[in-house]
Amino acid sequence: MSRLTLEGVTRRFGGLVAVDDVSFEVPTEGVTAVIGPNGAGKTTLFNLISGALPPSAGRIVFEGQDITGRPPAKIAAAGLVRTFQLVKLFEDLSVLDNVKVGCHLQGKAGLFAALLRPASARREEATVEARARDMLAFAGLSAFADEPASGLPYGRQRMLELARAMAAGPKLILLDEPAAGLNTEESAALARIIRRIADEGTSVLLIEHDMTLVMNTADRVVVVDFGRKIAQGTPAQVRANPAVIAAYLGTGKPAANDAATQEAAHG
Ligand SMILES: Nc1ncnc2c1ncn2[C@@H]1O[C@H](COP(=O)(O)OP(=O)(O)OP(=O)(O)O)[C@@H](O)[C@H]1O
Repeated sequence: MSRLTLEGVTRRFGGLVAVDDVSFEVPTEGVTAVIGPNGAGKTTLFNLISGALPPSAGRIVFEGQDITGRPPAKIAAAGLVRTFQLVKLFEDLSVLDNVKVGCHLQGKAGLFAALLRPASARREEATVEARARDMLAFAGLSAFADEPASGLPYGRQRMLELARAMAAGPKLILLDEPAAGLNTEESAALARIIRRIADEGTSVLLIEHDMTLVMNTADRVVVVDFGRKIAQGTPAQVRANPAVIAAYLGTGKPAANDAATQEAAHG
């Protein structure tokens, strides 16, 4: 079954076609990766899906509903959340409070209810606290719950961003280069967390330059180049696809094996 469907999605910036007639489906199960050389249009694609930018043409359907051009908050409330290429945390808040902010995305009690503190809002607060602590445990951050987010080392800040996004209980999570800046060990831990997120029923769509992570986590891969989709399939299929190899060769680097593909993807 399809969680997300893109039909002929296009985005122009003046004369530049950053995303050009792209169609693909993100199935409910598993991890889907979007790869492509620098400037291929991956981040623009995420901006279109999450509502940060309206498409110039095409349709985006999430859970059977047309979400094309809807505001980002509405799309997030429907269960489609994203993380960013650069970490965006509330630095002055504690690690736990950062995750609670994510939980409130799915909370029912509005501002007035929370201010008046009727029983339902208090119950919700307790649920939020419990869920936030669960998410911290999930991301291996329980020991840092009361520390300011700004005090965490970079790798843990990325995990915190992931925990916060998951706290909203999303049906689909968009991860923009989650392994950027992580060392090998952190990257391996991230791969395990991504697999677990998918196994627990949240569909994952990720942009990633780290080919080891893509090969280890993705069930299917969509390849874009100059805004167009040039291939899709299993990681092994796309790696052997001549159009994909040519796209990476076009950046002046070889793509004949794992290490070389990773090199090329870094462009
Ligand atoms: N707001 C904008 N205005 C004008 N051009 C833009 C804008 N955003 C992106 N572009 C252009 O669209 C193209 C695709 O950019 P995009 O950032 O989506 O690529 P990418 O695949 O995410 O690249 P990278 O891997 O380097 O992050 C690039 O040529 C970029 O310069």
